Amino acid sequence: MDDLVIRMDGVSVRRAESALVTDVNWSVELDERWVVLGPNGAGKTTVLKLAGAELYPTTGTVDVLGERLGSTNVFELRPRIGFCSAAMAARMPEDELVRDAVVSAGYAVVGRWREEYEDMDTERAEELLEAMGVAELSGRAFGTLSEGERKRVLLARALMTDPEMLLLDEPAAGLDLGGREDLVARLSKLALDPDAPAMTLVTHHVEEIPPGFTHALLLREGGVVAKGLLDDVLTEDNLSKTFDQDLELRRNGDRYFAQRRR
Ligand SMILES: Nc1ncnc2c1ncn2[C@@H]1O[C@H](COP(=O)(O)OP(=O)(O)OP(=O)(O)O)[C@@H](O)[C@H]1O
Repeated sequence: MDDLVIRMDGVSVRRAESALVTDVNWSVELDERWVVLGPNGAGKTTVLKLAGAELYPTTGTVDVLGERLGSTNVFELRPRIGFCSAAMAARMPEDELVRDAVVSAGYAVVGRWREEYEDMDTERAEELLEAMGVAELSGRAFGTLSEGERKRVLLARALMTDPEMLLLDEPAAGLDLGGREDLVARLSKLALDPDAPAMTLVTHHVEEIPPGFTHALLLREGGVVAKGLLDDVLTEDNLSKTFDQDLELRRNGDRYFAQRRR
């Protein structure tokens, strides 16, 4: 139980007449790296928002980092979670300097940083930008960055607080082939680092699963199709059910590729 970073029991989320997710049972341990896979509208973002304490379940229980949603202060919980999404990118002011976009994540955590910590903080932000291969963008305005550059800066921001859990919503969406491959490699390095936080990555594409990811949750129409170890779960049968297509799945080393069977 101690090592559980996410635990969902019988979770449903409803809005008016529609069910966003229904009866989701899912748990994530500290050393696991999960990919949440499914078609548009399957409920992936809803599940990620629950895990990020950004949304409450209508029924069922959600425990995040040992805290039960509904009976904990989410404003204390959220800083322990690194969240990376297109919605977060959209909230970033266009004229925010890249280094400030990263550092500000740390300020939100502590609230009142003393002056002498400022240099240390900026140093950490610069180090994270360096690790993401975008150190030279530090003084640029966020609004001037390309999609791929934004994704890498947001990843650095998500890591700034040294979170206990990292949640990534379609981090490779909108990237060109080179950008996707670069990001997959960086995420793979992170996934293989035993000191990295627990990670959950939402995607539509098996090609975007970074080597080092260990588990998969397959969603369709708000329900769980399959979950468990990546090797057990990522089968042609499960993938075809998830995407409602007759799919052929290939594996090349530690990467996956899928296409419709002719
Ligand atoms: N506030 C809301 N009211 C009604 N329906 C909603 C609401 N928010 C989401 N939905 C619906 O719930 C379903 C699941 O949405 P969600 O964003 O979790 O899916 P997703 O798998 O992340 O999709 P995508 O891959 O397209 O981003 C969708 O059909 C969506 O239209």
